[in-house]
Amino acid sequence: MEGVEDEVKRLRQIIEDKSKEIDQLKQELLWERGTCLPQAICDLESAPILQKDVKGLTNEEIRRYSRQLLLPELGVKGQQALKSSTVLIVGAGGLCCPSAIYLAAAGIGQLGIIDYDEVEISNLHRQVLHRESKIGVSKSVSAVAACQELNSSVNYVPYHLPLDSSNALQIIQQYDLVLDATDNVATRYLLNDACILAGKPLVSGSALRFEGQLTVYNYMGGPCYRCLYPKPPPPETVTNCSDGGVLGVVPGIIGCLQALEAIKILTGQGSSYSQKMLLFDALDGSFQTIKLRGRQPQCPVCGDNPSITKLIDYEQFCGAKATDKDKVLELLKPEERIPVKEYNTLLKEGTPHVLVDVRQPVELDICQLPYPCLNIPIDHVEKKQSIEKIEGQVRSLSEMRLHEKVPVIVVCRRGNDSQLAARRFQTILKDLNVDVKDIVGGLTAWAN
Ligand SMILES: Nc1ncnc2c1ncn2[C@@H]1O[C@H](COP(=O)(O)OP(=O)(O)OP(=O)(O)O)[C@@H](O)[C@H]1O
Ligand SMILES: [Zn+2]
Repeated sequence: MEGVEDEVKRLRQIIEDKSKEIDQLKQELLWERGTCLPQAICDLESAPILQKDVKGLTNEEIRRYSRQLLLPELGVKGQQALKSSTVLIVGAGGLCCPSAIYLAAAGIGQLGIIDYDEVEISNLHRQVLHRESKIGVSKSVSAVAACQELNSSVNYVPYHLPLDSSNALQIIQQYDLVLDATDNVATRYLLNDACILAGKPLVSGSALRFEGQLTVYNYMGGPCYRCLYPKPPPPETVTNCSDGGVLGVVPGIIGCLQALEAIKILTGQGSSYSQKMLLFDALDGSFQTIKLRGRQPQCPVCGDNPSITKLIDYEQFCGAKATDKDKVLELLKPEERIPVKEYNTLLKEGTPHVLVDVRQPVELDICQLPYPCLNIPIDHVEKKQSIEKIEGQVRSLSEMRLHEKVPVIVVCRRGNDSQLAARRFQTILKDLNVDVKDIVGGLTAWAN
C-alpha cells in the first residue's frame, strides 16, 4: 500500500514539474513573439529616411506586382513611382487599417504610421489589422506588424506618439503624401496647416455611423481644409465613433478609397477628389460627389497673403482636445455626485429614488442598472413631457418619504452627460423637495 502511495506522490510531482515547464515555455514563446514585433519610433531622431534613388524592379517584384504591372495606366513606370514613394498615415484606426494594407500590398516604398494609442477590444470590429493578441500593444506597431506579414519589402516606420505642433512638420516633410485617418477636429486643422506649409497633398477621410466622406486637399491648386471650414465647429456639435457608433465596413470602404487616391496621385494619374467631396451613405448604398469651392485667396494658410506661417495651438483654436480620451467633465461638486459603490449601498438598502438614464434607448438595450429607470435621452431633458414624467415620480415618492428629500439620480455612459442633465434638473425641479445627483463615471464605472 505504501509503495502505491509513493508512486502517486512521485507522479504528482512529475505532473507539477511538467506544468511549470510548460508555463515557462509559454512565457518564452510570448516573449519571442513580443520581440518579433517591429520597434516603435518614440523619438524622431531614430526614424529612417527612404533612399529615393530606387533601382529598377527585381524579378521577385515583377512576379509580385505582375497583375497591376499589366495595367497600361500603371505599368513599370508607375510601379517604380510607388516604390520610390513615401506615405504617412496619421491614426492607426478604422480608416488606416484598409488604407495601410492596400498601400503595403501595392508596393509603396515607405509607409509611416503614427498613433499614440494602444489596441482595445472595441477597436477590433473595424480596425481589422489588429488582432486579439495585440490588445494593449501600440496601434502603429500592430498595424505595421500586419502589413509586414503581407509585404516585407516595404520600409515601415511605426511612430508611437501623438502628432502635434511640435513634431508634425518634421515628420510630414519626410513623406510625399499624407493620409488623414484620425478622428478629431484639432488634428484635422493641424494636418491641413502642416501639409500646406510642407507642400504635401492630404487625402482626408472620415466615417461615422453609416456615413463616410472623402476629399483631397492641397493638391494641384485645389482648396485646403481651411478654405472650406475657416472656423472649427463648436466642440459640442462634434460626434465621434465612441459616442455615435460606426459600422465597421464604412471606414473600410473610405479607407480603401483613400489608398486608391494616394496611389493615383503618386503614380501621376491624378486625384478624382481635389475640390470635390465624396459622400457615401451605407444605408441607401449611394455614392454622391459634390463640387466644393476652390482655393480661397483670403485663406489664412493657403491664401495669397497667409497669416498662418507656422503651426499654432490647435487644441486651443478648436476648443477641443486632439484626442477622444480623458474627456472628463468636472461640472458638479463632489457632494452633488454619487460614486458607484455608494449607489450600490443605496440599492441594497432599498432606498426609494427616481433613477433617470439619459442615454439613447439603443444604449439601454445594451445594459442598464438593476433598478427601474426613466429613460430621458440627453437631448430630451428640457422637453415638457420629460419634466412631467420626473415630476410625477417625484410626487409619488414624496408622499412615501413625507419630509425627506427625494433622491433623483442621473446616470449616463461615462458620467459627463449625467452631470449636464443633473445640473438642468436641479434648476427645473427647484420647487420640489428633491436632491439631484449624478453617478460618477456612469455605467462604465458601474460595470468596472
Ligand atoms: N494627433 C494624433 N496623433 C496620433 N494619432 C491620433 C491623433 N489623433 C487621433 N489619432 C488616432 O487616430 C485613430 C482614429 O481611429 P478611429 O477613428 O477608428 O477611433 P479610435 O479612437 O480608435 O476608437 P474609439 O473612438 O472607438 O475609441 C485613433 O487610433 C487615434 O488614437
Ligand atoms: Zn486654404
